[in-house]
Amino acid sequence: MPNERPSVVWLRDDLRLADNPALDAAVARGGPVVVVYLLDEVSRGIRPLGGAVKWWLHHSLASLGADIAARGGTLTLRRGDAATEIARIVAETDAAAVFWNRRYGRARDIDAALKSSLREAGVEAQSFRANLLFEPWTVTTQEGNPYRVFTQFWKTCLEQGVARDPLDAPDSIRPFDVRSDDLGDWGLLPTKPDWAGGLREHCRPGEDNAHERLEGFVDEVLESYNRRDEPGFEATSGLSPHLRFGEISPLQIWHRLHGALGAGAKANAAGFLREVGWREFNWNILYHFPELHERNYRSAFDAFPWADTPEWEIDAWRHGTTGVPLVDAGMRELWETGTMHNRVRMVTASFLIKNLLVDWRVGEAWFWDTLVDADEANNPANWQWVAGSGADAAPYFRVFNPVLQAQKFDKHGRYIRRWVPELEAGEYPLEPIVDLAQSRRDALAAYDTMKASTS
Ligand SMILES: Cc1cc2nc3c(=O)[nH]c(=O)nc-3n(C[C@H](O)[C@H](O)[C@H](O)COP(=O)(O)OP(=O)(O)OC[C@H]3O[C@@H](n4cnc5c(N)ncnc54)[C@H](O)[C@@H]3O)c2cc1C
Repeated sequence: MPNERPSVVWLRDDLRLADNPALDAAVARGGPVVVVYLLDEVSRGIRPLGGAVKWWLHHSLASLGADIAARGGTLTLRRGDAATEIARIVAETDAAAVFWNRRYGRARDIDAALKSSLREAGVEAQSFRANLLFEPWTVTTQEGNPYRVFTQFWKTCLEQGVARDPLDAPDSIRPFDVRSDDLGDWGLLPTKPDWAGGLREHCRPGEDNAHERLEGFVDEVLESYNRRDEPGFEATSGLSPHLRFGEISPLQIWHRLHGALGAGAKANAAGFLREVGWREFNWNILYHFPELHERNYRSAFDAFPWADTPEWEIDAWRHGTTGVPLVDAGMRELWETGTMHNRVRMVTASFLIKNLLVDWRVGEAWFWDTLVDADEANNPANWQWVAGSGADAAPYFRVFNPVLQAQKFDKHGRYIRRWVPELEAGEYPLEPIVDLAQSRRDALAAYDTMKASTS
């Protein structure tokens, strides 16, 4: 019998069966397939997962396990450092091949080392492009350097075009009997206290739900995407956590957006794909600058004179009690639902960084722990964008005024009323924790100090 030695598919942030090149290669090779998810919190270069993301991961794995079982296979769960565990699984199963889809942050060093050691041991090891539309090393300036400006980056991407069609999910997966952890034993769900009630209400992890969301978005919401800046109006896709976990691929989204669309949706398709392009841009930045969540992309900001802001003010920001309605609304939405509207993410981040003069890394860490879409590239890149220290960032002196932002983007107060209901009852503080005008002046003065010290 040919190919009876199994193949291992090592899943990471690609928790899907369709358009999964690594899985496709394993099934095409013939023979049994060991589909593995490895919870690696210990290897060098791995950033420990935040709480909200762990919650999503648990449910996404449960859903994927059921989908694999429906095709005759099993999902094997293991925990530990990747190099040791993958080598152990290969030895236990006498696997002839290991396939995975590429990662682009620091963890790619782990993958490169493993690929070499597997090959040296005579095991086939292959990696694939699955989670980005464009491999970071293929989109460069004419001089071969990474782009620092999004518009030029995205123009080059669009000129390259997207090469292949999405792959179908395999009809069946031949199982292989190998020891697996029990998902419940991993403790990914919060218990004491169980703070995940809001997530259970608002989030629907899993591949099928990702596609349902895409279809619902394309059919009913995309035609209003030009109103994507209004937080009180449903105009965006809500696909970010699905993309974060690879429950849907950007290629599937790309192809759906190039398929049959109504006239209103068609008018907004390029604008929507441009946002998906920002995701590509941020991963491209991370690929070239893997310390993105730790270091300023623009080193001039290393000299920024952050204030010694009292902890209670930062806590007021975290818990939505700053006395600034739009900021409080956003931070409460985040705590309750694990997500926050993009415009409000910018406003709340600007408030922390500029009005409270707190280092962007403090806010990035809070979002990392509380967002269900918290992502190694998008989170730090966007925080650095707001801070002014990132690639193609908003200039530091652009301080979002949360009062004017609310007047412009939440004109009828729908969003604020939803998350700050006590405002109408007159039980909301009259004074914000900082004076917005004075703190803006202080922020600009701090920026001038940084410039003077680096010029
Ligand atoms: C301070 C801050 C932190 C952020 N942290 C994250 C994060 O951890 N993970 C994350 O996915 N996004 C992050 N974003 C970007 C953006 O807010 C979310 O991607 C967006 O709100 C998700 O909602 P959606 O899926 O409905 O977006 P849509 O408008 O429907 O956009 C479609 C997809 O495009 C991508 N996208 C949209 N806007 C951006 C953007 N500004 N940067 C990069 N990709 C984008 C996302 O993958 C999104 O799902 C952050 C933004 C800010 C300002």
